[in-house]
Amino acid sequence: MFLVDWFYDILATLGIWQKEAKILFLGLDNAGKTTLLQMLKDERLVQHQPTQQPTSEELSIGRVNFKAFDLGGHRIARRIWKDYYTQVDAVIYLVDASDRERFSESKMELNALLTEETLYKVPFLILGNKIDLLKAASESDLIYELDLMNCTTGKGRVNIEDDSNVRPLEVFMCSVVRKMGYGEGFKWLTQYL
Ligand SMILES: Nc1nc2c(ncn2[C@@H]2O[C@H](COP(=O)(O)OP(=O)(O)OP(=O)(O)O)[C@@H](O)[C@H]2O)c(=O)[nH]1
Ligand SMILES: [Mg+2]
Repeated sequence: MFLVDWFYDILATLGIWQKEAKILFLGLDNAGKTTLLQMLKDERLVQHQPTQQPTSEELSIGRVNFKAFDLGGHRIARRIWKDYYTQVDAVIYLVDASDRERFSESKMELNALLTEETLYKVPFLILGNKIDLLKAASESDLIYELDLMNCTTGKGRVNIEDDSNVRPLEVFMCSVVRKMGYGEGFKWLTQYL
């Protein structure tokens, strides 16, 4: 396995084994989408205004070139999420794990995405962000609150048959400001891209 990874890494470096992926960053306002995207882009922690206009960034992680769309999460901004659903390779859905009052609102939006026909079978990486805050929910709490007990597909290398109806979905807890947790999430996600 190590040799195989090493081989692909070399090919990726040479630009031979690259994949293009369109990724949507979704989640309620204040979840941390823009902060994460900027962190991935240039390792910088920047304080952002709430996103009003959709923006996109190109970044590459390993052998995958991402075109990431950062869509605002406030109520009015959510109305245009659907304009971006075609040919999506993955959705990264952020939840502020410290904001328990909004879990049900977040669950509702997530559920709408999961039942959206155009996103059928699209892998979902769900990030429970802000675990640096004391009041942050635990992973199992969050899975329960978002009603995902029967949806997660496992964190290891999971083989999902092409013809199966299973959608890869996992929850990873993270803290963007502490630069922790999301790396594992991305690693998990890239196996499905
Ligand atoms: N404590 C803590 N705060 C965070 C973390 N990640 C983001 N934040 C803060 O959360 C707030 C919202 O972050 P944004 O990245 O602007 O949120 P967003 O999801 O882009 O919000 P919209 O653009 O309104 O949809 C900011 O004040 C961030 O600094 C984290 O890991 N821990
Ligand atoms: Mg934003």
